[in-house]
Amino acid sequence: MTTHIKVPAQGEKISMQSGKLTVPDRPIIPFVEGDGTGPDIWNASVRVIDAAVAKAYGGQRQIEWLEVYAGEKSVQVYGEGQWLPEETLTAFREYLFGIKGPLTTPVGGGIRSINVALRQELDLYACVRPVQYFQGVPSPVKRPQDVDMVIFRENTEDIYAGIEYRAGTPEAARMRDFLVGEMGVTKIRFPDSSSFGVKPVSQEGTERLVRAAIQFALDNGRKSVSLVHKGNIMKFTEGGFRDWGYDLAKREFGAVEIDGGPWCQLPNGIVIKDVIADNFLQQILTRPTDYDVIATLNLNGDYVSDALAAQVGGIGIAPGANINYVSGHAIFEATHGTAPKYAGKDVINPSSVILSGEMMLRYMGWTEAADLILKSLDATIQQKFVTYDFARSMEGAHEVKTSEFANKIIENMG
Ligand SMILES: NC(=O)C1=CN([C@@H]2O[C@H](COP(=O)(O)OP(=O)(O)OC[C@H]3O[C@@H](n4cnc5c(N)ncnc54)[C@H](OP(=O)(O)O)[C@@H]3O)[C@@H](O)[C@H]2O)C=CC1
Ligand SMILES: O=C(O)CCC(=O)C(=O)O
Ligand SMILES: [Mg+2]
Repeated sequence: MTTHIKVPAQGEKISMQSGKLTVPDRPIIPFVEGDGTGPDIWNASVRVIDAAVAKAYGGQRQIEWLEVYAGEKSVQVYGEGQWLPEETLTAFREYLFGIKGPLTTPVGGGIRSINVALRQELDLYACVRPVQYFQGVPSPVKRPQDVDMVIFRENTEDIYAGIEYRAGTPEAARMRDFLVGEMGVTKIRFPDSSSFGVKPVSQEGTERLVRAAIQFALDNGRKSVSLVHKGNIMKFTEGGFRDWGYDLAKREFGAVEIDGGPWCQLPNGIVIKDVIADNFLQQILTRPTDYDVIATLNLNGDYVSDALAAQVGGIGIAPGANINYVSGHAIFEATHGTAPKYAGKDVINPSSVILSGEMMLRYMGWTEAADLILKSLDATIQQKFVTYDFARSMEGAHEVKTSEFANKIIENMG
């Protein structure tokens, strides 16, 4: 395959040895611009990230960006059918870190999600999505400041494995025959016109995700870890997630049961508890202070991410990271999608990717630059310079374009 990637002349790779990251002063970091509003957002975000690094380290540190391709731009560059070229995967593998804009996934037919494929190919098993409130952001709830949670969403299993058979195909007929004929299943209501999906959830997959969530809670002085599941209905998949999660907390972290179980507590007081997903979705509205670190399965995590983001102002300000804590691989990306109706209009809110960059800098240990982003984003919102999404429900807002919002954040770095 032709090489379309132009590696910067300067810069070095980030690496990980014995669980410890080594970050050079000029790390090469691959990025994917993204589809739809991706270019608007990326062009604003990269300026903010670079400005924060320049300001914090006075030229001693600098990111060397390496453009890699996925999605629609990849098809333009590499040709038909090349949605996720091998050299993009190779770059993410080699350079350890990456950051990306959103990529389009068609509904029903067409290609399967490139976003999900990247997570699976690189085994980025934890999707980490912090949800915090920035003072002044308009919110649909009365006390958005009560929401301070970090979602750990399992990122490689569940129905996102993409094991599905479309109704009317020979594969669906074989699945039906296997289930009805060999497994004795009698509860498929309309067997001949059903599509089938398979939901793999494993002990290993659950344990590595819950381990990451508990470790995060320990490292960051959090109060509790809640296992969110629908184990009353899906007993062995979602129920398995809950049981394996509790077992791991006891076995590896010394948790002991409280009040007769199954809730338990770590020696330092962190509570490990569980909640059924539908109840959780109402309780995050009625009593958000009961929740802190959340560990959940892939689909629940997807729903919960957008729901919680809405409580603190919307998915325009919802960052995230896909991480493998063992290999060190990480791809940072917003929670939201391509928002195609705003593509090329320079109006969309870039905060989610800016804050994903902030997460990346913090993970690299470049905390001064990360802090600068948080401080100046906060100041910009308090000055009421905001994009359309916040402006539409903020009194006295100065509505600015995506690029102008980035300029204001950079100005506020001083
Ligand atoms: N990781 C990824 O790359 C993801 C990709 N996708 C893909 O994106 C495509 C579109 O998905 P869709 O379901 O429409 O969801 P989107 O998240 O793209 O957009 C839904 C709505 O959310 C609001 N929104 C999204 N991003 C922003 C932002 N940066 N600033 C302000 N508001 C924002 C807009 O609301 P309003 O209309 O009120 O202004 C928008 O219409 C699909 O192909 C989907 O598969 C989806 C999620 C994640
Ligand atoms: O891959 C997609 O298109 C959607 C993914 C998604 O919604 C998410 O990861 O939150
Ligand atoms: Mg989603």
